[in-house]
Amino acid sequence: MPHLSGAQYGKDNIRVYKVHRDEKTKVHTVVEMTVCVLLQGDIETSYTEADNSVVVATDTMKQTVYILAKEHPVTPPELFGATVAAHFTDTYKHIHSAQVKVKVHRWTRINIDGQSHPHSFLRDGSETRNVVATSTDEKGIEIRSAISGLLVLKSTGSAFHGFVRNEYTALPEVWDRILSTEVDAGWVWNTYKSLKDVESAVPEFDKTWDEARTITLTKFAQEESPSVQNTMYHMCEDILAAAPTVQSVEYSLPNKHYFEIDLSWHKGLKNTGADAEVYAPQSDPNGLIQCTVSR
Ligand SMILES: O=c1[nH]c(=O)c2[nH]c(=O)[nH]c2[nH]1
Repeated sequence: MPHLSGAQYGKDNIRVYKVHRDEKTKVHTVVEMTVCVLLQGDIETSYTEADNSVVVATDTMKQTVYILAKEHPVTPPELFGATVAAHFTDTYKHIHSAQVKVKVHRWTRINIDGQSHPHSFLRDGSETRNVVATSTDEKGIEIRSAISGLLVLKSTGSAFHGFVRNEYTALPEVWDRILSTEVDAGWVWNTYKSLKDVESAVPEFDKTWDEARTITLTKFAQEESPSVQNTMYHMCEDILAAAPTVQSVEYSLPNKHYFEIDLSWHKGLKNTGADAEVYAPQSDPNGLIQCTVSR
């Protein structure tokens, strides 16, 4: 007998922009985010018997996100995600789990002649700050925060040698290479019992995001990296040390390769090893190195 062994539904790609206008200073602060809401619960009959009486329309989810954005703070995203998730499990008895993903896009204040402009912003990169808040009847509110799409490169200070060598190995060992990656770093907070607990933790969210970003950039830039694996492990250790209420840290780092180009066929041009200056950036395939470090 076929049976429904899993079901969730919701609204994805809800785009929201909110402005705060300071009446006194005339300074505007803006937030732009993309939200996804996914619900689970006693919704089987909507699939199996066309029973729409259990369906909270996905359009209602979108309207709810707009209304909650109007009535509540949208920053930090951990608080807004938890507010939306708790709304769905609290409001609808038959909804037992609500997962809310919030992706915050960068709008950085424009500087004109050394002065922060009061109402003009620029998109300085495709990096986003991401949060997944999940409210469940039994567990409370689980939150994962993340940095995503932070593209970095170092032109030296990275090596890779001592790896397995056999008849399948073509890669030469290197003591000096280019290292580039697009950082995806996530950290999972100890579970909160209620929205009140999330509200009490609010000061930690921006602070930890800031620290995680600084740790990532500092370790990346300053460490003599023996491998992506070892460098990302050190980043995880530092974030766990900086944020006592974080239970685990995860990194997912693509290794964006830059290949040397042998140009010796052209008039004996030297462009390899210590003479390498012109490289060919590779779009694919790429290494993909991941880890989770728990307390
Ligand atoms: O830091 C690295 N880790 C690897 O596992 C690996 N594999 C590879 O081909 N290059 C690299 N670099």
